[in-house]
Amino acid sequence: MFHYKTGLDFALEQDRNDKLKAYRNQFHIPKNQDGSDCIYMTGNSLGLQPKNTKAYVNQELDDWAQLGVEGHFEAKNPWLPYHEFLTKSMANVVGAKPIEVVVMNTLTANLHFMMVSFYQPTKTRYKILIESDAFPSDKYAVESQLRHHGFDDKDGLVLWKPRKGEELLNYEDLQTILQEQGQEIALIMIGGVNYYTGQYFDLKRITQLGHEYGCKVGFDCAHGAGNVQLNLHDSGADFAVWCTYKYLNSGPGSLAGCFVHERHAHNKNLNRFTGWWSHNKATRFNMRNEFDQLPGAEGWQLSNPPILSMAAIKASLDMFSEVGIEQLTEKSKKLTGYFEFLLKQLGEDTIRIITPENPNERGCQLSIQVKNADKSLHDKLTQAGVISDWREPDVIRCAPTPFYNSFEDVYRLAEKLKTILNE
Ligand SMILES: Cc1ncc(COP(=O)(O)O)c(C=O)c1O
Ligand SMILES: Nc1ccccc1C(=O)C[C@H](N)C(=O)O
Repeated sequence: MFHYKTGLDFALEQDRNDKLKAYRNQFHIPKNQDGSDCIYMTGNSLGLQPKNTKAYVNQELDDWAQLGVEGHFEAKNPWLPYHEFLTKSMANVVGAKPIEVVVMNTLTANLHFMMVSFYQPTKTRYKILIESDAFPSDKYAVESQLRHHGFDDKDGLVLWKPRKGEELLNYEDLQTILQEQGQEIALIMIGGVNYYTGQYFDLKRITQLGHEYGCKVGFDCAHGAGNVQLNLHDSGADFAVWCTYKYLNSGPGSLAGCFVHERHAHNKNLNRFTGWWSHNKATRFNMRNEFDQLPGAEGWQLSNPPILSMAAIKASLDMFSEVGIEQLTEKSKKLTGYFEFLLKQLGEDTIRIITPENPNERGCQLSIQVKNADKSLHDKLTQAGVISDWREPDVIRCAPTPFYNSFEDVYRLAEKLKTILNE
């Protein structure tokens, strides 16, 4: 447990002692009109740009300008194997083995490709279980998979719901659903960290439960990657997908990550969609071969990837490799705990935090409900230089990220909230 204090001095002292303090200056922080830094609390939506990114992208633009097609082989970072330059550091970020990880496509696309392999319904086992407040894209994706296989999406979708009057999900309720319908559920697909409440699920527990009932288990880790220690390999999950534009700071709409557990690495019987990038690298360019599938997560690639986007991912992952997810989450727990402490000072009747209190059951995001508030509260915060996120009906999400947010940011945010609430 940390001992927090009120007052700006405490925040400034924490910043001075912060081992990661130098990193804030390695990001572009959006500015207010008067030139001061905004209080940026939306790393859970779009992470900030590392100052290095431009040089990484320019390297590829320059090589393309000078080399044309030869850049595939002759560029400083040859384009043909470019995705391989990302694999090890991405695997470290999500706690996986390199053979289990690949960067490809975009998030919802990867979710569909994973379901092509891991959602293999039969007449009797065809349902998909998701959390009731799943991110809409995930819900739409699984509904369309149900329809694609000829099932009714209302009958086929099983929702894990919070209890009446609660927001967070309870594992006993998941167990009850599985006891009742486990034999009918083909796939469990959960957001590893829920986008709305910020609840970080116990991936291993869910996977073990699901596997006990014969279900496949996958996670959307969009809000987990770069935010919490996911330990995907140890979780035993069949697959996971995530994006790189949130906590992985790789730019709007950048390419996504994909994890396939090692035990599936050499399984050539799994149904999948393929393209030339799923084919053996050694003979890919012979062009007329029989299909020879690459082992591991790489074998799920289809196309040659956009190098410019990958360059931005490399810029960011190089920073993650330097710092390590362990140090980041250590600071994160302290920073978010401090934020929680300051919010509680504002009065627990006025402000309710719906995110779990246990630091092991959340990442950096706190989802806050303010009594009788509507969107005007969020608008006032915006006017005061705070970039946060409003989610209907009444939740403000704030994500102080350890790479670039300071204790002072959190202090100033709480002060601004106090001022607005007292108006
Ligand atoms: C949990 C989750 N799933 C899906 C998406 C959408 O992903 P994309 O538009 O990158 O496919 C997001 C964020 O945009 C998300 O947070
Ligand atoms: N990619 C975006 C494009 C436009 C607006 C928002 C997004 C988000 O990523 C939202 C994010 N999934 C969230 O949980 O807030």
